[in-house]
Amino acid sequence: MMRAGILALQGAFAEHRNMLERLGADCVEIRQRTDFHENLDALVLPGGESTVMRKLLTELELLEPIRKSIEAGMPVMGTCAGLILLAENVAGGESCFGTMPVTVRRNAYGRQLGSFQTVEEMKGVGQFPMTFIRAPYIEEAHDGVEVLAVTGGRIVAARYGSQLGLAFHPELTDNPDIHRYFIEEICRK
Ligand SMILES: NC(=O)CC[C@H](N)C(=O)O
Repeated sequence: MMRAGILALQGAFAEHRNMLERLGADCVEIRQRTDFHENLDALVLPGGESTVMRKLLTELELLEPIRKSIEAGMPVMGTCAGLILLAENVAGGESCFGTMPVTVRRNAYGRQLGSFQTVEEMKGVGQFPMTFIRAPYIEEAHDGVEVLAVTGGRIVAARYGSQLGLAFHPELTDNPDIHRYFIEEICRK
């Protein structure tokens, strides 16, 4: 059985847990340094507030061990704030793990469009209901990054090897297709 670690310092981690458990994965919530160990098969970085998560990751001395594991190939899915944590460059902000060669822009849709929903095609997944909440988008995807979904001309899903970054929140829908894609296409390959 797959064992996934879910960063549970803040944000929408419980919803990821529910979704992964529905798909048969075993989940461990990562709240402190000792929760993060090498026998995890995958990692999920939830939505929430990236500046708060970054601060806590640093204080709890989780930042470097997680960065090293991602660099060593541990499959990771980052949603919304989680995508910001993965990005190499954060326009107008600081990077955290910096393992995914993309530039993201935070709170990128302006106040009027702070939150919205749309249905869009995602490569490898199909039509998917995307929920955006004060979301970032990927402004630039560098070499080796595969763009998986675009909405309104903006990149909202991308993959770089075993790293999956999403600007929206698949865990807040009832649709498990992206979590299934992560397990089957990224974790099992
Ligand atoms: N829903 C979210 O995860 C929002 C992300 C948040 N705006 C940030 O910058 O971290």
